[in-house]
Amino acid sequence: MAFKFRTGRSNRYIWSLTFILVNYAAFMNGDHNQVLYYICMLIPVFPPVGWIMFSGLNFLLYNDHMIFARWNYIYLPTLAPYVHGVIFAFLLRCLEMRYGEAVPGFDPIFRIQQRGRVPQQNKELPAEEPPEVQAERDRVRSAVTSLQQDQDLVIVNGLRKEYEVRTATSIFKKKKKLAVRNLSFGVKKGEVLGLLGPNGAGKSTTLKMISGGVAVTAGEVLLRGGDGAHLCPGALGWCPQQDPLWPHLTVLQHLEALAAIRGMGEEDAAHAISCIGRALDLLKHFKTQVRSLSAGEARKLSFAVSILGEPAVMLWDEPSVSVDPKGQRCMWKVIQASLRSRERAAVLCTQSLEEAAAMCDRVAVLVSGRLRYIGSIEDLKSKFGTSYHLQLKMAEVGQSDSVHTEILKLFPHAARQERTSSLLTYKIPVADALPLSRSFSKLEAAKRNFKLEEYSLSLNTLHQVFVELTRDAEEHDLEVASNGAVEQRRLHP
Ligand SMILES: Nc1ncnc2c1ncn2[C@@H]1O[C@H](COP(=O)(O)OP(=O)(O)OP(=O)(O)O)[C@@H](O)[C@H]1O
Repeated sequence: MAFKFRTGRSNRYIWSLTFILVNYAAFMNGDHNQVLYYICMLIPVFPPVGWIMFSGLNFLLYNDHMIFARWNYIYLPTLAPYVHGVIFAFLLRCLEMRYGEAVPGFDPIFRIQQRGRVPQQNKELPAEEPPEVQAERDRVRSAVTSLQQDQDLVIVNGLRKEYEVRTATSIFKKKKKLAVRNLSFGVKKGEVLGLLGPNGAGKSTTLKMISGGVAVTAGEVLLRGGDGAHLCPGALGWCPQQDPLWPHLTVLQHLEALAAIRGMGEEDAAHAISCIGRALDLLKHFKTQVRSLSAGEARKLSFAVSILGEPAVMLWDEPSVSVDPKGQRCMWKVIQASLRSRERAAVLCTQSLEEAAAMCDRVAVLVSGRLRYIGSIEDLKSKFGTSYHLQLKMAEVGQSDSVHTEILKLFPHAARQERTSSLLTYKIPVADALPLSRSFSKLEAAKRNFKLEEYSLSLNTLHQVFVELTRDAEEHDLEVASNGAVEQRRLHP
């Protein structure tokens, strides 16, 4: 029931009540209808209810011989729950695998723990990497081997994560899914490292492995406090993608509980809670239960919980999603304030380039589980943003081939990036586009000759740089479609 009616909670109770009433009715009629009686034996509640009713009402009426003659009323209901136990444990496991919910390995009742695996060294040889990614890998390797990690509070060395996923055809067949390949980076003291990348790039998986929530397949994560001591994952400030909140506790109860867990004194906790509440505009919600908060308010609370008690390392997985622009600015101020002490470090996973540009000292761009860039935003722009972006909107459908030939005549090194029936997009190297006055007069002439609706020529924005950088390897290799709606070509900085 819970699997089918996961959103409407009240439905489950209505269905359960209906289930019990049907059982009761079936039991009352089962005495007269043997087939119905045996079918009802398959229903979990039926045998115990029947047994209780039978024993309560009828035991006194029958002698030993008669009880034995009515064995199906005694022995069958007694044995049935054991058989049900086996059948339904199997069924539950199948459903959990099918719907992706918690399996008994993490079940709070059965407490069957997965066998701990000792993570291995990552044996995969790094693929050809950009120089800055290679330099970071070398820096991390030398920091680990020389045991001089004074600079970095977080060290991720050759991290790899494989998930086992069931195939669609069978719940027993498993295949491996590589979420993170061979990741190496360090987060320095006083630094906010931004983790950027398209959906499914492996950002959350990386943060989960750093936090200890997900076991690593290979590689290692080293964490240190500002004082140089080894840091246990419990001492991290962690704001995961899904709000880790209790629906029936109020905002204040959350903050007080977390302050107590972090071992803060009463006065310190009260002071810190009121400061955070004020900074994130949460004071007015202190008495509100989490289930009554809006998505953005709950997100702010998750973020507040992650910074309470001044943890040395903070991990934030898209903390400002659903938060309004004013709330985002408040969050950014809090991030800046928390990193004022140079003894702390943070990893901020975000989809917002504006947020990354405002908050991060360096950014790491992940694509398909691999690091494609690590460094400052300024370097990223100067490395990949030194070209012009030309967009042409055609008035008539079907003239794209002739316009394309003309553009290649005007800008011989132009690389076509996108083509739809009415839109053409090019990347043009600076050398081809300068002087701009000449480029604009050429484009004006093309506009007249081909009756273009409009065109624009601009420097690559950070957004375009990011789109280009994160274009998947498979996309790069898309064949030039002769009549396809979209066409993309590999571009080089
Ligand atoms: N528990 C899981 N079991 C199987 N595959 C998983 C699991 N969690 C993540 N994945 C897969 O691993 C890959 C990386 O997922 P991850 O959540 O780390 O991506 P992400 O970069 O955080 O994406 P997003 O920006 O959408 O949050 C995805 O292809 C995802 O389908």
